[in-house]
Amino acid sequence: MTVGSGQVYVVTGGCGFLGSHLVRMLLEHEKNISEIRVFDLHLDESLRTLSNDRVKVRLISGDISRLEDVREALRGSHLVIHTASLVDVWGRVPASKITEVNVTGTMNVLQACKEEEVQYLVYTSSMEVVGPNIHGDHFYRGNEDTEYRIYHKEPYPLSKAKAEKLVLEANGAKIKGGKLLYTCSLRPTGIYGEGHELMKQFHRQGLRTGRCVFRAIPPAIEHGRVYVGNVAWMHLLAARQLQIHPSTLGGQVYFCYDSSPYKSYEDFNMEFLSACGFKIIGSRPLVPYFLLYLLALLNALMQWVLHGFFTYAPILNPYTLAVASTTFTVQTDKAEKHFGYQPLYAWEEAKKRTITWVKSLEVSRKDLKDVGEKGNYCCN
Ligand SMILES: NC(=O)C1=CN([C@@H]2O[C@H](COP(=O)(O)OP(=O)(O)OC[C@H]3O[C@@H](n4cnc5c(N)ncnc54)[C@H](O)[C@@H]3O)[C@@H](O)[C@H]2O)C=CC1
Ligand SMILES: CC(C)[C@@H](O)CC[C@@H](C)[C@H]1CC[C@H]2[C@@H]3[C@H](O)CC4=CC(=O)CC[C@]4(C)[C@H]3CC[C@]12C
Repeated sequence: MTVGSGQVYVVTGGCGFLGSHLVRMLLEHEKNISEIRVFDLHLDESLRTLSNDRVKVRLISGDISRLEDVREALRGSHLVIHTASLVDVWGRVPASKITEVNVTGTMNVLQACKEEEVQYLVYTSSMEVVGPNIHGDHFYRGNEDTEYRIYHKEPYPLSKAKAEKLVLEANGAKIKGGKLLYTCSLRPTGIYGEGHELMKQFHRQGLRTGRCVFRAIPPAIEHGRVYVGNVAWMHLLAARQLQIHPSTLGGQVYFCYDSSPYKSYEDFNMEFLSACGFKIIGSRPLVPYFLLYLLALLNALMQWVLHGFFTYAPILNPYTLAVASTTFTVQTDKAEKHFGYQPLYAWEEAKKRTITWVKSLEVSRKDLKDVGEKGNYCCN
């Protein structure tokens, strides 16, 4: 549907880390829209103030796992960018809830597209639909066609893989009014940037250890990372080109990455944390892998014992250790060839923006005094 001179886009999960950057990206760079519907379970009222005289930002509170909520949000819209998801590999929420949101929620979006005559859907998938698997099979500079032993047992990657399959299978389906539905799926690697909750956790944790990060993963293990602004940019381009060349993009998957350096997860985080005086201790892991794995197992046991009394969900568990310990990097030009994707932000700009944000955590932390910070650096 076109409102006035522009189209109506729906961004599910639009108040999230990626979603909020995506809303801002659409406002700044997409001239063909007149309304952005931000559909989310947890609304961020600050997004409402982003409306301008050309584009209205409309916040819609709803649950993706309720078909009626989704149908109402999509009614009269032109295109959906579906980023809403429970992103949990720490056991914070039950597996059933992850499935309900990530799989049933995606089924509802597809159903609503068909019933509300929405022809275009861009799905935010994940590198996790491919790997890394828990067998330690490295995926080194792989692309969308690279053979890989995909093995999912954890709720999150399983749900993303199931959802992506549903999205791709729906491409070309007849929708109400006799039109066809066109879908594509973007697979970001580990997203970083302003507002990344996990980075906030690493920062908080580091303050408690005197700004020291104790190396746990061999530096040679590389993990693909991508700046949130480039993920948003790729979604905008895919949404635009899916409408112009549906037969090219329809039913396709695209890895989403940029020129961020290939590094171990810890070394990559230090690109930002070191700007706040953090130091990584050890040129190689300080403890042998088997001890780390025992600690991860202990965390999993503690989570099981405390289940029902307290949600114990530390960063380190057998799954996150396996993922962090297995190289997963991508190198592909499929998105460039199909829809002209080139990162909007170079690495230096992405780094600068992220450092500025991490530094703001220092200023805004009300409990800085609680951790006895005041210049208490372990490695002076
Ligand atoms: N964070 C990362 O490193 C990566 C994330 N992704 C994908 O990117 C997308 C966005 O992820 P993030 O921004 O990191 O997560 P996020 O948790 O910041 O954002 C997800 C949004 O979905 C909303 N949501 C959750 N349950 C909902 C429900 N039942 N109904 C409506 N809205 C609901 C949340 O309120 C939140 O605003 C997800 O689909 C995720 O799988 C893919 C690759 C990497
Ligand atoms: C404690 C140390 C071993 C530390 O290095 C652990 C890091 C670990 C928490 C992260 C390492 C790799 C991350 C995942 C990866 O970026 C792929 C992802 C894709 C998504 O769609 C969601 C997030 C994640 C699963 C991401 C989660 C955090 C890591 C496991």
